[in-house]
Amino acid sequence: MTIQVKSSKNEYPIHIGKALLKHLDELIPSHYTSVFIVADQTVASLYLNQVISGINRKNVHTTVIASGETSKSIHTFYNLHTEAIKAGLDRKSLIIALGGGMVGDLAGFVASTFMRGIDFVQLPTTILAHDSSVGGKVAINHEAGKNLIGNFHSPAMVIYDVATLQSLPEKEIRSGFAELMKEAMIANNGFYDQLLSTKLHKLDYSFLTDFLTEGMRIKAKIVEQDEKENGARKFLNFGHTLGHALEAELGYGKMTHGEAVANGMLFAATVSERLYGCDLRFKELLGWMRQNDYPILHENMDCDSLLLRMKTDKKNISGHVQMVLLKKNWLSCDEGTGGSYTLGVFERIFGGDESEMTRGIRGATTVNKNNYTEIIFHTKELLREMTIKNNVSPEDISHMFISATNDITAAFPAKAAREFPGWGHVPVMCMREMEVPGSLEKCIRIMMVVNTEKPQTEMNHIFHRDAKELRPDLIAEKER
Ligand SMILES: O=C(O)C(=O)C[C@@H](O)[C@H](O)[C@H](O)COP(=O)(O)O
Ligand SMILES: [Zn+2]
Repeated sequence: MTIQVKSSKNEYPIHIGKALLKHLDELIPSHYTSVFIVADQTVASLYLNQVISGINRKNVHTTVIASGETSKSIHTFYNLHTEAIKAGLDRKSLIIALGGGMVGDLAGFVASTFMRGIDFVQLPTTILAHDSSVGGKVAINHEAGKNLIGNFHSPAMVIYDVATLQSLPEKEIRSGFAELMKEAMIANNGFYDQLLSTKLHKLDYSFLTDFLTEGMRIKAKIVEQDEKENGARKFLNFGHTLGHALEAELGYGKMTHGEAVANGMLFAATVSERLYGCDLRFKELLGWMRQNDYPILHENMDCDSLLLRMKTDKKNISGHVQMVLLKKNWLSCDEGTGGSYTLGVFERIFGGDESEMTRGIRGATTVNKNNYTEIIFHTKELLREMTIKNNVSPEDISHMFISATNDITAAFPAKAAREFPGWGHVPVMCMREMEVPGSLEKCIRIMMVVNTEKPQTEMNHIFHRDAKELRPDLIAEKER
């Protein structure tokens, strides 16, 4: 199976199939003056000899680097240049990246800078690398952030021998499937259903090639449309803003790239659902991750420092976090306008579900006359103070009941809530208050039920105007 990808510089094939390493000589053009293979220790011990004999050429040089994300550094990058110079590579030489995403990104970046750029071929050997080997993003990490030093440099070819995927550790399978899941969520087709029903412990390898082909097709289509990430390609960063922050925060290599991205996707999916009211099937995604043993972050995470990391992501503009959210088109969430909202969601997800509960906030006010303007004005005044004093945003409100005494008929007080921006999705219900002889007249009472981690004693109940007489105990308590 071959997929062709058009880039601004070239058109390159992605060959996917079994035992392709044996046919490298037929697949890789013979005009290169020399070949420089970069592999990490783990992959080299498994496949380097096979690749050397598959290429079957004279000027073949090899270099083996330490396994793990820490090799994606300026130090290894420089050493590889030194090795390439010593091996006598020229501008007509070829670099081969044999391995996972780390080797592909690193060797690709060396190829993009060696003598101002030479060809390179990707030989991915992990599931994750189905994603990173396509599209020409090459980079190394800076300690301040992932892939901060990099380039766009399309490969001359991708040769994906799926036989190399048979013995991957579970962590690596999870890592790769997170990126497949990302592509499936972006494509929004039946692929998402298929993946959600896939059990990684019992992975059926006969389906794997089809999954990878589908993932690479989705990716190829996007990068052809937008090679330099000015538009549609941003979709491919779904889950990566928090994902990259997690990788850096925990220390590169502690959590695989895909595992971190999976947590990032959970976060981005829930923010997308809450902001846009779309259904990305967050709960099913979370269930699938739990079932397949993805590490899911919770109370140990320091939300503030993660947010700081997110603020140094290279996609940010003027210090504002740009995070990909899914709706129908990619959208960005600007930290400047959505920061506290976003951080609230973030803490809720990773702060552990158990600590959160719903609590009620009471409020009441009165009107002088049964008149539309007065009802709306005083209800708004009350709602405003209830939300400010309790630091509540509309998305924190589970639901709200508003009662009015029998003498209020000129307007539904709930209308006041609808006039606040962002309150469109807050469920509100108006009702009649019990008629008890001698009770307060022209009174509007509110019960706002909010999701919160605060203890009951910290809820601030608000009583305005004549309604202050309803709960003098609470008012006195706050004044003490
Ligand atoms: O190819 C892309 O575009 C992607 O964003 C794919 C990502 O899965 C991949 O991890 C990529 O290397 C991240 O790029 P970055 O620009 O966010 O560093
Ligand atoms: Zn990625």
